[in-house]
Amino acid sequence: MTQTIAEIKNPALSIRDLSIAYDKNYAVKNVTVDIKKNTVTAIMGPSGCGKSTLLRALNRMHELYENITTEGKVLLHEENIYDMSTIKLRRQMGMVFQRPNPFPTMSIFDNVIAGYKLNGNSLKKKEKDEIVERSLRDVALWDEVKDSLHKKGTFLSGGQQQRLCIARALAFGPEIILMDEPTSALDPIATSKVEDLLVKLKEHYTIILVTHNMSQAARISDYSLFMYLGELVEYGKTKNMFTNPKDPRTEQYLTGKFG
Ligand SMILES: Nc1ncnc2c1ncn2[C@@H]1O[C@H](COP(=O)(O)OP(=O)(O)OP(=O)(O)O)[C@@H](O)[C@H]1O
Repeated sequence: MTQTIAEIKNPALSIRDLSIAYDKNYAVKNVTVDIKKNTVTAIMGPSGCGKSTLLRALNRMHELYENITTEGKVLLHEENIYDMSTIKLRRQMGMVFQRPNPFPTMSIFDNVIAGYKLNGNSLKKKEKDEIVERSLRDVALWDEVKDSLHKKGTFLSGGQQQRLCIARALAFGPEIILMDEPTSALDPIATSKVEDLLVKLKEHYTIILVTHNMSQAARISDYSLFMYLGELVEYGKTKNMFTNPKDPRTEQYLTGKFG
C-alpha cells in the first residue's frame, strides 16, 4: 500500500488502524490515513467497499446500526473521537447526505439553525439572524432565498435544498464536512453549482467526500483514497493517482474494468 501517513503535516484528521464490522463481517479493515487540512479528499471504490461506513464512522453515525464493532482510533486535535461526546464531535464534523433532506416541517430559516435547536442551545434573535445569513451566504443561497426565509425548505429546487443542507452543516462552524455522494440526486447544473461551492468552501473547511463519480473526483478533489473490499488500497494526490496509479486494482477501477 502507498504511504498514507507522515507525508501530511498537521493533518485535519488522523485515522489509525480503523476497523469496523457489522456483526462479525468487516466492512472497513485497518485503515490508517491522515487527511490534509483545507482540501477536498475523495473516497472512491466499487459498491460495497466500505466508503459510506468509513465516512459515517468519522462522526460516529455508524453507531446507529446494531451489532457494530469499532476498533482503532480517529484523532481530531489529538483527541480520539471515540472518547468524545457525540455532540462535541458533530459540532466539528458536519454531515451532508446523498438526498437533500431539509426538515420538511421547518422553514428555510429554522432548517439552517436546526442543529442548535436539537441540541437545546438557545440563541438570541440577533445571533440566529447572523448565523442564518452567514451560512446561506457561504453556500451562495442567500440572494436566492432572503425574501422567503420563512417558507418551507422543501419548496426549493433539489439543488437549492442540497445547498440548504450544506448551510445547515456549516451553521455550527465545523472544521470538517463529511459528504456522502452529495450530488448523486442532482441534475448536471445543480451538480456543477455544488462542485463549485465545495472548491470555495475548502478555503475554510476540510471536505471529505464519498463519490462514485470518478470525473467528479478528478475535477474537485485534491487527494483521493481508493478502497477495495474494506481496505485502503491507495491514497495520494488525485492528479498522481489518476495519471499514475500505484496499485493494479486502482488502475483497473479508474479505467472502468470493475466498479
Ligand atoms: N447496516 C448494515 N448492516 C450490515 N451490513 C452492512 C450495513 N451497512 C453496510 N453493510 C455492509 O458493509 C459493506 C460496506 O458497505 P458500505 O455501504 O459502507 O459500502 P459503500 O462502498 O459505501 O457501498 P455503495 O457504494 O454501494 O454505497 C457491504 O458489504 C455492506 O453490505
